[in-house]
Amino acid sequence: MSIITIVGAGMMGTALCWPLADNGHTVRLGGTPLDEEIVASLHATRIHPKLQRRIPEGVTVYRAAQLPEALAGAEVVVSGVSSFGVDWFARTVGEYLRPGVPVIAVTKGLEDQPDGTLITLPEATRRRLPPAMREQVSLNAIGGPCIAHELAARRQTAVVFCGTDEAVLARLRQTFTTPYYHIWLSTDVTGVEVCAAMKNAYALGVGLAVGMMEQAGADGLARMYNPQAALFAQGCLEMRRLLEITGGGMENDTWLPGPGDLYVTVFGGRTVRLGKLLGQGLSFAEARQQMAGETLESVEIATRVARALPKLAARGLAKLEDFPLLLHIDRILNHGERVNLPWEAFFNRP
Ligand SMILES: NC(=O)C1=CN([C@@H]2O[C@H](COP(=O)(O)OP(=O)(O)OC[C@H]3O[C@@H](n4cnc5c(N)ncnc54)[C@H](OP(=O)(O)O)[C@@H]3O)[C@@H](O)[C@H]2O)C=CC1
Ligand SMILES: O=C(CO)COP(=O)(O)O
Repeated sequence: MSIITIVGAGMMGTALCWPLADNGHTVRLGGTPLDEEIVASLHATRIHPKLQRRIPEGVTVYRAAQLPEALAGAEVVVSGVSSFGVDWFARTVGEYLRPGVPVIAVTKGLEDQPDGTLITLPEATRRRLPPAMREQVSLNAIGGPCIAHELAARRQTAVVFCGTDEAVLARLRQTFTTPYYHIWLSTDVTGVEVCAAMKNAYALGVGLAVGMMEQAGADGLARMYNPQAALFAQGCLEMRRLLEITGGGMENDTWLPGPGDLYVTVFGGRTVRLGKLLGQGLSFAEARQQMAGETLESVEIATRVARALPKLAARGLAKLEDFPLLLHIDRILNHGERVNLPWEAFFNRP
């Protein structure tokens, strides 16, 4: 049994307490400076306010100020922060990481560089670690369809753990696997991470059609699954095109974090709620206001990749016409456009 420290007491970081506690590990859950209310609630009642569930017996909860204590002697460190917290994690938690202690992150996103190059979050984290740790710490990530509430309910869940060191991945799988948490391994970090990130952008895209259906009325005649299905397929196609650009594999390892996670994300959660509000006719500013305070990875990833694409196109590495759905989403989010899906631009590749 090992000592595992989870940094970030948001929904997904906390949900990992279940498989880890079920496996008999010593689990420490540490809040970020932004998690003070969650930590206070956990200390008072052991109920996580966002998951609305009592955390497993034996999990010890730490405030951000106690992170050095929470990380002392940890044998695995889990990053539960969102993409907005990657910088904080690398710079603050990085001080306490040790060679031989792997890190595994639930965070979904990519980072665009000034020249448009897209890098994975494990790589973005590595670049921000204290120099002495950059090549010493194994940085791994989780992709795949895993809604935090469902993992906390111990529903059958299959995910991909990705990283560059097969021995470390095997050790992580042994640490986390339970009869309900099934782990595939992949060394295709780019492939897994591009899909894990992009499915949030495309779930927002499918959500547009769900919102349009709701706006048309909930009766049987107003059912509109054709548009949703077409957007789902276009999302998968654009993900595949981004894999071609980024050099991620296009084989088995990306089905679960790509189409698999897109499927589950369309059925609930924050991303599809945002897409639905936009599909119902709200502007992004109005929809954002309705969802104030919620983590919206979809907005961040769509914005970052749409910002990168013209730069990649100028370098001859991408074609803008290959990403009509993503670029439409970006115009809605960042340029005040209302939903007006460019159907004729889909599925085309001259
Ligand atoms: N929810 C889910 O079912 C799943 C989520 N994920 C991914 O996991 C990641 C976390 O999501 P989730 O747990 O749902 O989100 P939450 O909003 O519940 O948690 C986000 C975590 O990141 C921290 N954080 C946010 N911004 C910063 C910052 N600037 N500096 C330091 N810490 C910060 C949080 O603090 P605070 O809570 O105060 O914002 C919190 O600990 C995301 O990348 C998401 O896509 C992956 C699989 C499933
Ligand atoms: O990343 C997620 C599921 O994979 C979280 O989904 P939402 O952000 O849409 O809630």
